[in-house]
Amino acid sequence: MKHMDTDEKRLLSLERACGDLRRGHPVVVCDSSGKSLLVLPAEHANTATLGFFDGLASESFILLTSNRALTLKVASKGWSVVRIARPQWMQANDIVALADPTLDLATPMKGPFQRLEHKETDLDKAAIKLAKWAHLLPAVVAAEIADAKALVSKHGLLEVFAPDVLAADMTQASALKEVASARVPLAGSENTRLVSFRPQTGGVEHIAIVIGEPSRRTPPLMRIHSECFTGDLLGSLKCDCGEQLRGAIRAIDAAGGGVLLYLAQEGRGIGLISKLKAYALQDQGYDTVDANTRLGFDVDERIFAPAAEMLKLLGFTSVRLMTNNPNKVEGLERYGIKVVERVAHAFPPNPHNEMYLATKKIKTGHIL
Ligand SMILES: Nc1nc2c(ncn2[C@@H]2O[C@H](COP(=O)(O)OP(=O)(O)OP(=O)(O)O)[C@@H](O)[C@H]2O)c(=O)[nH]1
Ligand SMILES: [Zn+2]
Repeated sequence: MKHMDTDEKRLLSLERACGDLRRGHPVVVCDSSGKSLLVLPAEHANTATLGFFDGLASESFILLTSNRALTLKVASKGWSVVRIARPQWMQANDIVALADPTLDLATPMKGPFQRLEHKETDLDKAAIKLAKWAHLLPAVVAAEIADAKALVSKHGLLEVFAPDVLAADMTQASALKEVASARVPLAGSENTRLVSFRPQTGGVEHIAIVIGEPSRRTPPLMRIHSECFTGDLLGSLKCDCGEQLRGAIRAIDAAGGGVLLYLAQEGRGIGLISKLKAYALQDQGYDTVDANTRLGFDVDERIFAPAAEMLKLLGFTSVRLMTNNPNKVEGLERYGIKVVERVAHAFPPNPHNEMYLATKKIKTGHIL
């Protein structure tokens, strides 16, 4: 087998574990003290998956984020992750509904839910992080298990190390490598090169669009754009992404060159399916911020370490950043890229995205 360094092995085990979780198969999260949790995504709870899970472990409970707990009127005691009891009455569909607020109307919440007295641990946090990494809702059925090694080998389960899960974003960003690049003329700029980046073990790939031949000696005009399937590709009017994407390409071209990073961070990092769930909540009247937190996510799950890494790999250390979001400026600077100027990048609202843009201005500090 090809030599793998430690980071590669760690990413490999995480990517594999995400694959199992996405199929509704439990995985084991362990820590250095020998403690382990068996974990199953709550949104995959059904008679078969729970039957298998309960055959392996007793005394299970549900792990929720403090945001989801708050929505369900469970005090979180300031912890980011809380444990909820799994009483007899709680069937598979109740567990799915615990994770998924889009089902609230169809499955009225039973409750009240009992929080178990338990200080959050890295195991709990890693279990939730793993669900997020797998682009699932951040809620899991979990059980402490005594002899993880035996369980893992007997049932062919995948085991991941909690500190690796918690460090995964950074490990993944620093493992990015340029893998392919080609000239792709775009409607807004014909002298354009697409450069793709991939973490060495696979995992999410990001694209840099290098427009013209930007100098490495002066900070280029630059845009960080997070993927938005609905806005970028379908022309959805619910957001401003499509206009921002095409507008940035045109503006960078007009400025004589620069870079647009197209990051695989759909839905501010929650994934397309969860973003559609957030949209379903917005159909019920919640705004973009409350929809995320009702689902259990943070308002913004992105980090900009991959963006900083790609810029460094391309030879840039300082930029003029096109954004209305001060968190992006801070997010890039935290990982070593100097932002010498913030360039506003706003478009007039339409009747469908007016509320969305107003929410960004009022609640998430966008300068609009
Ligand atoms: N979760 C969620 N994501 C959304 C929603 N609307 C748009 N998005 C996502 O938000 C991201 C848009 O991000 P950007 O345009 O890069 O960033 P921004 O934070 O708005 O900041 P700017 O640089 O000023 O545009 C994309 O990943 C979209 O898919 C929503 O209602 N909920
Ligand atoms: Zn969008």
